[in-house]
Amino acid sequence: MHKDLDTLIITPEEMGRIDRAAAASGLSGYGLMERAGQAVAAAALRRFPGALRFAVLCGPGNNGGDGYVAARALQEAGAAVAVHALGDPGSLKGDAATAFKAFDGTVAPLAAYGPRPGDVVIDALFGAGLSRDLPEEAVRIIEAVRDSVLPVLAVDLPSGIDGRTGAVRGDAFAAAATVTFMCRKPGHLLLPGRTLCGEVEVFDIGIPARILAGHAGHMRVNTPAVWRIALPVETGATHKYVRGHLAVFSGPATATGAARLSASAGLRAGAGLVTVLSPPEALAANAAHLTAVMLKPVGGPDDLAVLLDDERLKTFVLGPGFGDFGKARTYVREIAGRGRRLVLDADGISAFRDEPDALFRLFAGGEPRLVLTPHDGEFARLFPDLAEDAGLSKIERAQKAAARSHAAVILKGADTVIAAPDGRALVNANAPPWLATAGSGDVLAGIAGAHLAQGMPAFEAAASAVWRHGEAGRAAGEGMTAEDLVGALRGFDRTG
Ligand SMILES: NC(=O)C1=CN([C@@H]2O[C@H](COP(=O)(O)OP(=O)(O)OC[C@H]3O[C@@H](n4cnc5c(N)ncnc54)[C@H](O)[C@@H]3O)[C@@H](O)[C@H]2O)[C@H](O)CC1
Ligand SMILES: [K+]
Repeated sequence: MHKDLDTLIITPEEMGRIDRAAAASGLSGYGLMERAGQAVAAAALRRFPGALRFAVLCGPGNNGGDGYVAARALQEAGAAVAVHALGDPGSLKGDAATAFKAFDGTVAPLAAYGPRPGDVVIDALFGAGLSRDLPEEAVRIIEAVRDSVLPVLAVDLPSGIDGRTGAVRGDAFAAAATVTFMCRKPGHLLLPGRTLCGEVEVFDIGIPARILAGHAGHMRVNTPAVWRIALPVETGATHKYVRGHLAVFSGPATATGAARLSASAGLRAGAGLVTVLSPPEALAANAAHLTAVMLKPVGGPDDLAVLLDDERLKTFVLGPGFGDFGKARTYVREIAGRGRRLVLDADGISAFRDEPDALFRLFAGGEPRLVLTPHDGEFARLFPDLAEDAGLSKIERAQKAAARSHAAVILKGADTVIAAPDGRALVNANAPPWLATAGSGDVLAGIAGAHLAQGMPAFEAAASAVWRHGEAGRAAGEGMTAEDLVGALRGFDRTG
């Protein structure tokens, strides 16, 4: 697979344009379908050598066409095959009709399929073309297959998954594996689609990279290849101030741990210096637990103003355990007004729930200086209309939010999306489930702060933070705590 295509994510709509462009360039559409179906058959034989029978369920469009090609290839390989069609296969059009005619065997109605032990189901009902909830007939078969616990190999996408959003339309197969073509679609990466796809195989059916790239948007899987070029340069002469000074605001005496987690993550992630800015009454609590991280009292906006006279202090994290919404807004105004960079997390985000536009105005224009790290609940506070719009995918929600706020937005979850104001978006895929633990978000905010402090652009700082956070989670292993996560943070892999 072409290296650049590995990380590209293509929407079904873009894929349609790519198909048309491929046809216009003289590429045979049926040739693509033939290779797609052959790849499915090969995957079926490789993955399920013990199958007694392959039940190939074919839909009314080109996904069904892939199914007929696969059925023919499986039959030619000597496997037992039962083909069932949704609708009248005689009314298939174009390449799918060609594929159906080339299949030399009986085709029974979908409703006549009765799951048998030893069956492997090849789901070629709907793929990228799914445009509404599944018909009742398909839902009944999905239920029957689920009840009989048969393995499913999905063609392109498990039927019922919306390729653009990852949402379930009515019901969906839960596949053991999915064979898709050229590039992953959002539905392979966004929840719940991701978990229903099983293992995803991406097969190159021969659409030239230049056609794909010409019609693709700016969505990718979050990997180092995307942001490696923006990593801070390591030189022998690197000085601690060159590696940046990060300041993290602490909450009150009863809630100081979150800021310390952010601060220690920031130091570990590469900031040259990290200072916790603490309310005076919380100094003792913070001092008792800090060593390499420095500590300074900040009681109010006047203290902060004095601190900001030090030009080297360019980057802040505000939000973890912060508590005081009024003070949060005041500090954010001061930081923005003095041209500094900010990771706004947790309470820092909630502080602007009544006036999100005021926050966006503070950071409008110029090189993005703000990283927002909301989970879904916090996202709804800043972007209530986007959160409510059920028609948007998580990627689209994050893209619109980033454009509106002029911030790099990290929309957290098991399928974290990172978006830039210019439309670039990444879906993260390296986070283990146990990363969702108390304090995990504080650690992420600290890593993002460290990257900003080292001069990385906001989007790349955010994306690489999410990735390193995921890697640390994997290294720390199941049962880890947020402290373990900090300890498991590793340096950047600059190779490859
Ligand atoms: N370049 C590629 O990746 C290639 C992909 N191939 C395969 O083609 C399908 C997409 O085919 P398409 O005909 O566009 O869509 P579907 O087969 O998924 O849908 C068929 C058909 O059904 C109608 N429809 C949509 N939703 C419903 C519904 N809920 N109920 C009833 N009917 C519905 C809709 O109007 C469509 O016309 C892709 O997934 C690949 O598997 C090519 O084979 C090779 C090139
Ligand atoms: K399918």
